[in-house]
Formats: sequence, structure tokens, C-alpha cells
Amino acid sequence: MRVSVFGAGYVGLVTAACFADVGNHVVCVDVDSEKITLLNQGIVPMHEPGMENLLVTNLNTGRLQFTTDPAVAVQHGEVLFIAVGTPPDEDGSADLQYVLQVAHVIGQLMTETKCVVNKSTVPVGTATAVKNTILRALNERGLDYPVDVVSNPEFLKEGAAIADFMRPDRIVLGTDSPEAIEVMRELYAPFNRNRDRLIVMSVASAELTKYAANAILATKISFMNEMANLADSVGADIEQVRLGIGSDPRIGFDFLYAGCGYGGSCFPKDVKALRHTFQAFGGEAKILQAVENVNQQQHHRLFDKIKKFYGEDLTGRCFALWGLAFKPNTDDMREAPSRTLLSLLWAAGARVQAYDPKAMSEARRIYGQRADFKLCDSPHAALDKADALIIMTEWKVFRSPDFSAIKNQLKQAVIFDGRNLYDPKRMKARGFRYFGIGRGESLV
Ligand SMILES: NC(=O)c1ccc[n+]([C@@H]2O[C@H](COP(=O)([O-])OP(=O)(O)OC[C@H]3O[C@@H](n4cnc5c(N)ncnc54)[C@H](O)[C@@H]3O)[C@@H](O)[C@H]2O)c1
Ligand SMILES: O=c1ccn([C@@H]2O[C@H](COP(=O)(O)OP(=O)(O)O[C@H]3O[C@H](CO)[C@@H](O)[C@H](O)[C@H]3O)[C@@H](O)[C@H]2O)c(=O)[nH]1
Repeated sequence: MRVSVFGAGYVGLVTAACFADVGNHVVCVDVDSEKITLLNQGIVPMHEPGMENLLVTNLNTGRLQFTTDPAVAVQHGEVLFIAVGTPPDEDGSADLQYVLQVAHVIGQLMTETKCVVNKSTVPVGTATAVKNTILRALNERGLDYPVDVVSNPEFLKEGAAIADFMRPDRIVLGTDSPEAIEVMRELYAPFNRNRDRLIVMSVASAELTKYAANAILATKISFMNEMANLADSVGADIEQVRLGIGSDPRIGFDFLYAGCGYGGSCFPKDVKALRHTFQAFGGEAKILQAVENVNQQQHHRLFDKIKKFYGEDLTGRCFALWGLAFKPNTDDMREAPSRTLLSLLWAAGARVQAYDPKAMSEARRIYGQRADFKLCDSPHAALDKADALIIMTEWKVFRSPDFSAIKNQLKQAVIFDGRNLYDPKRMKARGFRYFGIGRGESLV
């Protein structure tokens, strides 16, 4: 099939490359000309495992092309995917300007009927707004083609994006058009082989499904973080509680890790946007408000422990920081808990020596040169003469470090662990003061 994808970000690029990989001819268009130049050279502008290989392979077959020219994309695709950003507006609602710009361009350039598919995360009613925008632009040209706008939300996770796209848990399609369902069934057939994962529903239900999925995952995390804070007070270990509750299949083990709070480009923005939808319809999202509040406090939790340990003024203190990305296997630092911690440490007068396996350039881009921030070449270089080690991202390489080397390099054997990587008893036996999240240490 001939497919076009608007947006070459995480979602657009993965969508384009995965469709090309199963034999489709795909054109991916982006307004960011630097990004398109890199992609045409086989260079992936972000860190996503497996992406470079998939990109180069499919560029070489000629089945995957990148352009900044929307006319090429509109003309090429039988199916046109919209996968552009929907960042939070000032009031927390989803900013739809990029989605609607693409809709307008499609309407300006279409010369035959097309199946338009929205993959961006958007509030209920957006597919209708996209359709109306296309119809208006067509109308300005004196044209009137039938237009189907399908809602096909994306559920991939950064760091596992290709596997998630190639082997999805489900493929949600919001449409009432039998023709569109048929086209989408054919397009997704290679990813839908061993059992039917296609769930067809109304457009509004599909749009809401995406937000509900992220909101329930964020809720699980905030719930566990709240339990973890209680565990600290009562002397329980949240890791043992996690095992105790997760073994009930009605609860399950996934997304029960307490820590320094959720981040990334999706959960924070989508919880806000869903709360905004409630307000727009005269309601109040009481649970989501609490989920957000707990998460905001959780971003401060490790800093509160640090302050309790050292006192309010951290002038002259230096901390080793392991992990800057919002989660492992990505260089993405959007809404990363490390960013909140860095500003709190700096405001209290501390210096930071940081290491992250993939997010160093991103940190350099965000913070530039600062006297109180040093980016180090290795986890051990970051420890050099620091007062304590702080862990913010659970990269695999941090899981079994050389603890004697850590002890030798730090001024004092103290670890603040925002991801609960180590066993508190063993750490005590090794001679460390070890503060996790909800491990029964009531520092706060
Ligand atoms: N990142 C994820 O893990 C993820 C997963 C599922 C869903 N989503 C949703 O998918 C959407 C895209 O997210 P992302 O992370 O890929 O965003 P992103 O910021 O990485 O990429 C968006 C891209 O769209 C491009 N763009 C903007 N306007 C354009 C236009 N008019 N024409 C062509 N390109 C244009 C931008 O230049 C950018 O490269 C969002 O709604 C997001 O919530 C993201
Ligand atoms: O038990 C857990 C699991 C995750 N997190 C944190 O939650 C955030 C989000 O993690 P994850 O969901 O793995 O990353 P994303 O790439 O943001 O993916 C989410 O957001 C995407 C964009 O909407 C969706 O497509 C995915 O299904 C959804 O998992 C990160 O900060 C994690 O550290 C926890 O604190 N505890």
C-alpha cells in the first residue's frame, strides 16, 4: 500500500519505518528540515533501540522516503497518517494547532479521496475537527471529496517503540466507515497475525481510550508512590508490598514500581489534557487531580530526603547523579524527574556531577555550560569526591555497580536511590547509608 506519515518524531518515524519494513511504500514528511536531512542520511535524531537499523534498511530498499514537501506526501499516500505533536497548551489542554495545520494542508493539496488516520493523542472531537478542516480547505478550492478520518491512537513506549509497534497488544480503530475499516485491516494485517488484535469502536471511544489507558497507568504509579511514602513512615518495604499485591492476577505486577515520579512526554501532558476535558464538559476529575498532585510531590521526594539528611543549605555540597533521561533506553528528558531535582539542588547551592548512558547531549542542549553542573564520561567519574550518589533512572548499567569503588570515591558512603535498585539490608551490610523510596526509612 502507499502510505504517508505527517511527523517524523517518535511516533511518526516508528510508524513510517515499520510500515515500510513489511513492504509498503512510505513517505514521511516533517516541517523540521534538519531532521529530514539527517533521516535521509540514515541518521536517527533521537535514541531509540533498533531504529537506526530499521531506518537504513528501509531507506536502502527505496520503500521509505523523507521529505519536507507536504505535496509529495499528500499525492503519494492512499492512507495519510497524522503523527504530529499535541503539546500542552497554557491551560493544560492539548494544543491541536499542529494536527489542524496538517489537516488544512491535506485539504489544500488533495486531488482525490484519501483515508486520513489520526495517530496523535487528541481529545474527543478532534477527528471531527480534522474532517471539518479538510472539508473547508477543499471547499475553498471548489472541491468536495468524501473524507474519512479514522482515529488510530498509538500505544508504543519509548525505548521499546519498534517492538511495541510490530507486536501490539491491541490496534484501536475509531471509525464507522466499513471502507476505512477494510483499508486499515489490510494495512495492519502483518502486525495482526496470531490473533485478531484489532478493536473497532466509535471515533469518540477510540480518542478517549488513549487517554484512559495513560491515565490508569499514571494512577497505578501515583498510588504506589503514595503507598511507598506511607511505607517509609510505618517501616514497611514497598518492594515487598509490590510483590505481595502484584501476585494477585487481578492487580498484576506491571506499573507498580514506586520511585521519584513519572515523567516523559506523555503521562504528565495526557493526565492534564484529560482533566481539562472533564472541565470542558462541566465535570471534575477528582482522581486525576490527586494523581497529578502525588506525582508533583514525588518529584520532590528525594530532595526532601537529601535536605533532611544534610540540612536546608547545600552550599559547598557536591552530588553524583546517575540518570538524566525520564526512563532507561531513551535520551528523552521531557518532564524527567531529574530536571526537578537538578533545579532544587542548584537552588539550595549544591553542585552536580552527572552521568547518563544516552542523555548527555540532551542535557548539554538543555542546560549548556554551568559552573554547578558537570557532565562526566562514566558513572565512576561522576562519583569523584561527591558527598553522595543519587540515582534517578534505572539504567541496566547501574544495577550491579562496584560498591567498593563507589565507597572509595564518595566522601561518605551515602546513596539516595529514586528507583529502588538495591536491597536495603545488603547496602547496610556493605556499610552504606541507603535511602530509597518506600524502603522503610523515615527520613522525611
Ligand atoms: N512519544 C511517544 O512515546 C508517544 C506514544 C504514543 C503517542 N504519542 C503521541 O503521538 C503524537 C506525536 O508524539 P511524538 O512523541 O512523536 O512527537 P515529537 O515531538 O517527537 O514529533 C512530532 C513531529 O511532528 C513534526 N511536525 C509538526 N508540525 C508538522 C506539520 N505541520 N507537518 C509535518 N510535521 C510536523 C515536528 O517537527 C516533529 O518532528 C503526540 O500526540 C503524542 O502524544 C507519543
Ligand atoms: O512502574 C512504573 C512504571 C513507569 N514509571 C514511570 O512512568 C513514566 C512513563 O513510563 P513508560 O510508560 O514506560 O514510558 P512512555 O514512553 O512515556 O510510554 C507511555 O506513554 C506513551 C505515550 O502516550 C504510551 O503510548 C505508552 O503506552 C505509555 O506507557 C516514566 O517516567 C517511568 O519511570 C514508574 O514510575 N513506575
